[in-house]
Amino acid sequence: MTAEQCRTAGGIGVTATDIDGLLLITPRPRRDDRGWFSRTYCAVDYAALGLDHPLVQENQSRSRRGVIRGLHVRADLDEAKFVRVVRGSLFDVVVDLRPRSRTFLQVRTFELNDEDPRHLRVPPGCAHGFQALSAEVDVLYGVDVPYNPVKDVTLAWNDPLLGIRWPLPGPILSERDREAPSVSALRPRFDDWFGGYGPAPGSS
Ligand SMILES: Cc1cn([C@H]2C[C@H](O)[C@@H](COP(=O)(O)OP(=O)(O)O[C@H]3O[C@@H](C)C(=O)[C@@H](O)[C@H]3O)O2)c(=O)[nH]c1=O
Repeated sequence: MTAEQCRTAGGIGVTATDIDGLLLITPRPRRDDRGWFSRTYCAVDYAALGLDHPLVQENQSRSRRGVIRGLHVRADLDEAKFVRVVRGSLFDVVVDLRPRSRTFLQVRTFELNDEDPRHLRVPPGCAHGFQALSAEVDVLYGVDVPYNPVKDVTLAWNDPLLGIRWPLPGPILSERDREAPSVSALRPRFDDWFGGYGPAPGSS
């Protein structure tokens, strides 16, 4: 990952990646003899950083070692997701599905854990998934639109086209994720879902 830009507001740092809208968010904890204190979300700081999406829902999942969740994406350009690990460690994956993005179908991976307080902002039009590396992992993720099961799409975690090198063998999966379609099977829908991203075809 190439860090292209870093900015800060309040106690929060944001580093852009080479996938447009995919951000690494680094809270700066205030440490003292008791331990530390950190804002995990602040509407004012986020707005100052250009992240003016109010969170409308926060979710928590617990996964045991080896579990893979994903790859999931909302079938429109409405949802950004803020992901952080509050217990344990995981291997996190983001795939750009926006046909007009210069990083279309590229994969980026991160290790997130409860020691290093990095959060990820996953932009609309990018699929997200992870594999639990520790005995148990608790993930919190906030979204800026309400959940809509009709729009909740899953893509095959093991699609050779993506070539994701998941760290642990024999993953534990939900039935939905086990039966997820390939990228090629869903590709005809991407223009409808994510075609609104980026410059119009033919424009310079
Ligand atoms: C996401 C969600 C799920 N559910 C329900 C649906 C289902 O019965 C149960 C578990 O949902 P899932 O199996 O989809 O959970 P999970 O596989 O953990 O889904 C999550 O995966 C990670 C990778 C993401 O990025 C998230 O956006 C989300 O898609 O909870 C809700 O009621 N509200 C919600 O907001």
